Amino acid sequence: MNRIDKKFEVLKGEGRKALITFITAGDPDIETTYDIVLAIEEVGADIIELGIPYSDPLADGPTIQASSQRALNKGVKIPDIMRIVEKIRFKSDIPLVYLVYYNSIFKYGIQKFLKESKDVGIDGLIIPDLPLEERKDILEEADKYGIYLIPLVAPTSKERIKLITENGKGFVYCVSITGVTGAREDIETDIEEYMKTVSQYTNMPKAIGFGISTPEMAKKLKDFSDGIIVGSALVERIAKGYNKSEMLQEVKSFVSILKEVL
Ligand SMILES: O=P(O)(O)OC[C@@H](O)[C@@H](O)c1c[nH]c2ccccc12
Repeated sequence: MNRIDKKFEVLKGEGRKALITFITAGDPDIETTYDIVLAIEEVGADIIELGIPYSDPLADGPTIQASSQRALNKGVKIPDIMRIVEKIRFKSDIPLVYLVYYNSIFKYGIQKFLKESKDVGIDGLIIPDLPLEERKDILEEADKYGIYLIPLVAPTSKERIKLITENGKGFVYCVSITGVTGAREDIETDIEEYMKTVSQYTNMPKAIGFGISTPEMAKKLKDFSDGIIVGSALVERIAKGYNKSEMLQEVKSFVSILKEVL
């Protein structure tokens, strides 16, 4: 059984919602990514998205763009990330998902990328720019390796939700707004209505992401979903310029207050 399914099953039994956190692999450096993963797992992160740094991250706002750029400036490449995931797996069984732009996979080689991902212990992929039309190729390969392709839907997807989620696995990533990633003070979408629509088309667990920056927001949204995704607000804390142990402390306290409300 895939670690993602197992996680949602356990949480359901406990009557809790998943805390899904995003960090960019290699920001501030690849060894620190290892420390951050273990630190946030310790305080309650349920699933971790590892962003593969990319030079043209069109779905990302300034915070994650800058984070991606810092990792690229460090020279972080896919093999370094694979190596660190392999190292994490000696210590941790937390579900790990790559957030990766299609072009990165394509350039690396679809087959090679999926095989290595499987070998090191990746459970799923979120590919924000994968056109529905090209999904078939990658889906077949991913299935072969038991790696889940996590579908992304947006408030504008409407009846396309059925098509988008059809072969998806793990959970449905419900993008809260039309726009890019980034911490916000408010989400204007009628989330209740939106999530009802998504539920009409799929029985998969549903997680809401984009713009969630505080425990208050997470608390407000959790009743409509099976999980909450937080990226930029966490990346901001990693980037604040503390020394490493202060940064890990800050990140842990933020993740633990998020977890408390879920
Ligand atoms: O940063 P936010 O607004 O908290 O949103 C989550 C997000 O960071 C993460 O899931 C993500 C990072 N880059 C993406 C690109 C597309 C979709 C999702 C993502």
